[in-house]
Amino acid sequence: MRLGGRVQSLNIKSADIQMSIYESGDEGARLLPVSLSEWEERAEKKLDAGSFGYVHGGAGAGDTMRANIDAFQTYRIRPRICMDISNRDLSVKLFGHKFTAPFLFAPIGVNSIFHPDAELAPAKAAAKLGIPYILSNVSTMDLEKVAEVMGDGIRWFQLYPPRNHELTKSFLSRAEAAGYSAIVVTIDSTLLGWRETDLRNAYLPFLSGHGMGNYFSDPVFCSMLDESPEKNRKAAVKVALDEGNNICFTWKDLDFIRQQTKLPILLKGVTHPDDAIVAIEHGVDGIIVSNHGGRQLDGAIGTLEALPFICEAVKEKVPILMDSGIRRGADILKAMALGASAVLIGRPYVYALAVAGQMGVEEVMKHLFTETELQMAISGRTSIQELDRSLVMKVN
Ligand SMILES: Cc1cc2nc3c(=O)[nH]c(=O)nc-3n(C[C@H](O)[C@H](O)[C@H](O)COP(=O)(O)O)c2cc1C
Ligand SMILES: CCCCCCC(=O)C(=O)O
Repeated sequence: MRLGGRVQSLNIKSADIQMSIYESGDEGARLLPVSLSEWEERAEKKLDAGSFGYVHGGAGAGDTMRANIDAFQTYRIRPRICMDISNRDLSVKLFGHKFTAPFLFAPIGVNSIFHPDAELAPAKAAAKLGIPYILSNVSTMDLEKVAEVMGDGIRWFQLYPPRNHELTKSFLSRAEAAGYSAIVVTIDSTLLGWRETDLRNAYLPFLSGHGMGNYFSDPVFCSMLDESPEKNRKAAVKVALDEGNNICFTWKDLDFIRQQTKLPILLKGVTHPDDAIVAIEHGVDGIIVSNHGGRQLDGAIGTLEALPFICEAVKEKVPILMDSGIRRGADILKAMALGASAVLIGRPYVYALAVAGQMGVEEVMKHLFTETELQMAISGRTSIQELDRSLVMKVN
């Protein structure tokens, strides 16, 4: 099996990727999936019910999770023809860094329930491909270890803001020291949504110690415990869950975070235009339109439905990123056309991680890159800057 043999990192060429897949037929049928649904099926076979249910599930009846996907069907692309599409560029620049493509790895915690390499696998894939990696605060691997394997790969740190401000300061200064170049503050999950699959499976990964790397390696966190995490893991997990996500969080706490770091701050979990405006007044440098992949507030608006209203309110004052439901190149084009500066990829890379570790993650991201580049070109555009509102039409 040959996989992306001629593909150079940071110099991905869609034609090379397509050809490497066609040529892999020399050795019989391809062993790795091409389509996302097949990665998902294989992940389901490989993982135990609890771990698969954790990534696959949403909140409540799953209405918002479906709305995220369905929203992409309410827009259609209107291609232009007879354009010279020989030179194509999918790169974007954000906060002073150039990315290979207009997407990033969404922060996904507790990766050790999917693969023993946990966050190290997607982090290495990200660095290799020139795609930024957003490390979750509830990662199994601590943030310094992830930084080490990424070399100079672009990395951002996602913070669930702790109740204790000293702990917040400690996470932020560790992230700065380890070369993370932006902070993502996630604000839609101060309480865990009603996740019926996980409730049925009686499954919460943190209880068995997954996702505690950043907490257990933090000196301020350890000073809050009666005993070290090694001595009493159960007690340490309980403190991390109690302290780890500030249910009393208000804009004042965001001001506190703003004062602690000079790094760009992006607020993740915004779906209301009024919140986007207030967030900018409180000094954020970017907005991430997200409903957490439909895992939190069931019945909430799909993010592609929310995006145009937020862009209209923000008036290009700061970049707007979005996630939830991005599965294909067409989805990425539609989000960019409606005003996103970049999108975050969530579940798709987790399924590939579960099936084939770092190699799987690279495959999925390269396929997404290729599909996006081809789609952009076939719709008569050659760069991300050309993806404006005229590219799409609302159809229902
Ligand atoms: C298993 C899992 C774990 C997640 N962990 C985090 C996290 O630690 N921090 C965070 O901000 N978002 C987290 N998210 C939400 C993602 O960052 C992202 O918003 C969501 O996956 C996008 O939806 P999609 O997967 O349907 O594309 C998680 C999502 C999943 C599926
Ligand atoms: C108390 C918040 C924990 C969030 C856990 C990770 C996550 O974001 C998710 O499962 O979704």
